[in-house]
Amino acid sequence: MTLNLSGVGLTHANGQVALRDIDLKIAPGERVAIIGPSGAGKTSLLRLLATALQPAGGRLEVLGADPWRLSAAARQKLRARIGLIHQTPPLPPRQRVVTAVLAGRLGRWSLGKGLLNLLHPLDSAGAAAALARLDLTEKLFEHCDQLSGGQLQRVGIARVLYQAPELILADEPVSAMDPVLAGHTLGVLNEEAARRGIALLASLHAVDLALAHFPRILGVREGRLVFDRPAQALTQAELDALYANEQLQSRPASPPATTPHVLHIPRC
Ligand SMILES: Nc1ncnc2c1ncn2[C@@H]1O[C@H](COP(=O)(O)OP(=O)(O)OP(=O)(O)O)[C@@H](O)[C@H]1O
Repeated sequence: MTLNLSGVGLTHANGQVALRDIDLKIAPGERVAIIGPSGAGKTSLLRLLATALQPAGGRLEVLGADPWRLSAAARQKLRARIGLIHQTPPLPPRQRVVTAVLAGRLGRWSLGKGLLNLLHPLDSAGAAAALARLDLTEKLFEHCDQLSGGQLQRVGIARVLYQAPELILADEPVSAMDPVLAGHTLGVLNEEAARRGIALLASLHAVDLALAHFPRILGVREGRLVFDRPAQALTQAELDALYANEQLQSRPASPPATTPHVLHIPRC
């Protein structure tokens, strides 16, 4: 199993309980979307799986190991096998795109090689090839602060493609992209996971994208896994219940909409 969780909970440092009693198994090659309302716990779950956060209880196995029983050095090695895509990639503004992409392999390089790469990109062709898959080759030598939000997200994804990890975790990876680009980019990520036989987990607010690109869907609400279903089996009632917002519904009615409500897929 790539991921194996049993009764896992997570409490943030301020005492906020973010995840409760999560049972989940994900096999190599599975492609899974995580959906759910704002504050449900999607990012917390991905950070827990990336071993950035420690569970408060339960059993957690990532790529065959319990990360929190490993030494700090071994945990660092485990992290180098996981590709984490952030909604807003934490890239230094003045860093060149080529360097940012090549940093995907920093965890596997010696300190010397990593430093050398900062001074002179060691594999520009490799970085260009990763960017080409996302139609961004022309930005290879630009600085990260010269890019749009959607372009930055694609740099973060190219970095993980270059890393070639054994598991990809993506937190809202296409939130800053237009619908066509978002669809293309999710296609690239899915193709990468399928071709290499690795698991891909992505949180998405756009339920239509989740259903179109991922065979398996996890619904998270108030820190709990409320469903774990094949995309094709999901019902409108399950989606409505996942996104039901009692607080908003109890407010005074909003002015009448000028356009009829035609979208049945919830978006946040
Ligand atoms: N670093 C943190 N410290 C304390 N509480 C946090 C922290 N990060 C998240 N939380 C809380 O944990 C809960 C889950 O948050 P999380 O960010 O995982 O939700 P989410 O489903 O990703 O939301 P969104 O879709 O809005 O990004 C929320 O109640 C949130 O306020």
